[in-house]
Amino acid sequence: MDARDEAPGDAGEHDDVGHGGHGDVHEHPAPAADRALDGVDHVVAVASAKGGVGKTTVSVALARALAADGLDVGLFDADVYGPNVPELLDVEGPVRATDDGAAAPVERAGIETMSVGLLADGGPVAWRGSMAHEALSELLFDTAWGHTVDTADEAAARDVEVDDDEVGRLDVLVLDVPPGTGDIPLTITQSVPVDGTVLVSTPAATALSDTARFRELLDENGVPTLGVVSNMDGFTCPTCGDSHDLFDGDVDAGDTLECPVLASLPFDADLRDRLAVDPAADGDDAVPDAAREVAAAVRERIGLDGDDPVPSAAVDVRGMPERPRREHVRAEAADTDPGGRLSVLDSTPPDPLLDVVAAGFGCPPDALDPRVRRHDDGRWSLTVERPVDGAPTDAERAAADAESGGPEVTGR
Ligand SMILES: Nc1ncnc2c1ncn2[C@@H]1O[C@H](COP(=O)(O)OP(=O)(O)OP(=O)(O)O)[C@@H](O)[C@H]1O
Repeated sequence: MDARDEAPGDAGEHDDVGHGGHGDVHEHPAPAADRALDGVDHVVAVASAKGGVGKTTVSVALARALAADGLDVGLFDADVYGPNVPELLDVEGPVRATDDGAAAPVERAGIETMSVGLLADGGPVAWRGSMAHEALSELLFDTAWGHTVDTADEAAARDVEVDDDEVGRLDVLVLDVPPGTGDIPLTITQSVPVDGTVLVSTPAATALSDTARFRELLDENGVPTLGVVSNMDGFTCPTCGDSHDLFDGDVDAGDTLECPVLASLPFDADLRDRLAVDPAADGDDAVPDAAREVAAAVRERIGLDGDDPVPSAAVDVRGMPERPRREHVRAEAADTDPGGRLSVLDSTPPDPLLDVVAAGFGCPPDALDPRVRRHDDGRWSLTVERPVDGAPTDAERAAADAESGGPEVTGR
C-alpha cells in the first residue's frame, strides 16, 4: 500500500516502521538542531497532530501574508505523503540546479518553494520512516534558499536576464511539517533550528487533546510553540447568515494548549481557491485577514519586527524549577506598581507564566496585553503592564496593614 492510501487522521501510521506511538519518540533522541540552514534567517514550523486539519492551508496562507508584508519568504513542503504546496502555489518541476549543483527553489508570488511534489512528478510517494526523514532533510539542506534560477519565460516575466541568478537570503522559511505526533514531524522540527512552531487544530475536543500531547512532546524536545491557529472554527451559512459550530463541545484552544490562539479561521468553502495562486493575478488580495493576524504574531514572536533588546530589568527565571519560578514571578508581579511594567526572561516561550503574573497583579489574564518576544540569542521575554485599577501591590497592602494595625481577619 502506498503511504498516501492510509486513512486521513491516522497520522501516527506514517511513523518509522515499528515505531508507531508516542512512547517510541523518546527512544530516539532526535539530533540537536546544530546545523544552520544556509541562506535562512528564521525558521517557522507549521505542524498538526492530525492530518487534514488545514496545516498546508495555514502554511501557504502564512507564507503569502509574510510575503505580502515585503519579507523574503520560503516555504518548504516537508509533507512527503501529501505534498500539496506546489498545487496551491501553481508551481511544478523540474527543479533546476544552481552553478554549485544545489537544488534551486522555485519562486511564485514572492515565495521560494521546494517540495517532494516538485521532484516526484505527481507520482505516488512510498518512502517510509527514516528513509523519508533522511530524504527530506537532504532536500531541505541541499536547497539553495535565497537562490532562484529562472527559465527564459520566467526571466522574461520578471524582467531579468536568464542567467542573472538571484542570490539573497530569506527572512523566514515556513516548514509545512508532515502531520502526526511521531518521529518524522518531531525530528523534522528538531533537525533545523526552528524559531517556533505554529500548531494547527480544529476546535474539536479530540483534535485539541491530541494537539496538547504533541505540544508536550515539542516542549520536552525544546521546540518552542508560538501559538495555535484554530481552523474550521465555525461556519456562517451563506443563505441565512446564521453562525454554526462545526464540532461538538465548546473547547477553548488556548486554555487546552496553554498557548496563545494566533487566529481563528472559519470554515470557508472558497478558501482553497482564493489562496491558490492565480498566475494571471499574483496579487495579495487572497490573503485572509486571519493569515495576516498569524503573520503579525509570528513576526513579533520571532523578533522579525526589528531590533528588540531584552528589557534590562527583566526577571530572569531561566533554569529555575517550576514551582520556585512561579512563586518568584508571582511575588515580582505583586510588587510591581500599578501602571508599572514587569518583564520576565525565560529560555522557552513564557506564555504559561501569564496566569501567574495576572494572579500577582490581582486581575484576570485577559485584562492584560502581554508582549512575548524571542530574541536573537534564543531567549524569550514576556512583558506585561500592570493595570492601574488592579489590586494593590504587596508593599501598598503592607503599608495599609501597618496603618490599620494589621491585616484584617476574615473569620475562617
Ligand atoms: N478554513 C477552511 N475552510 C474550508 N476548507 C478548509 C479550511 N482549511 C482547510 N480546508 C480544506 O481542508 C482540506 C485539508 O486541508 P489541508 O490540505 O490544508 O490540510 P493538511 O492538514 O495539510 O492535510 P494533510 O494532513 O493531508 O497534510 C483541503 O481541501 C482544504 O482546502
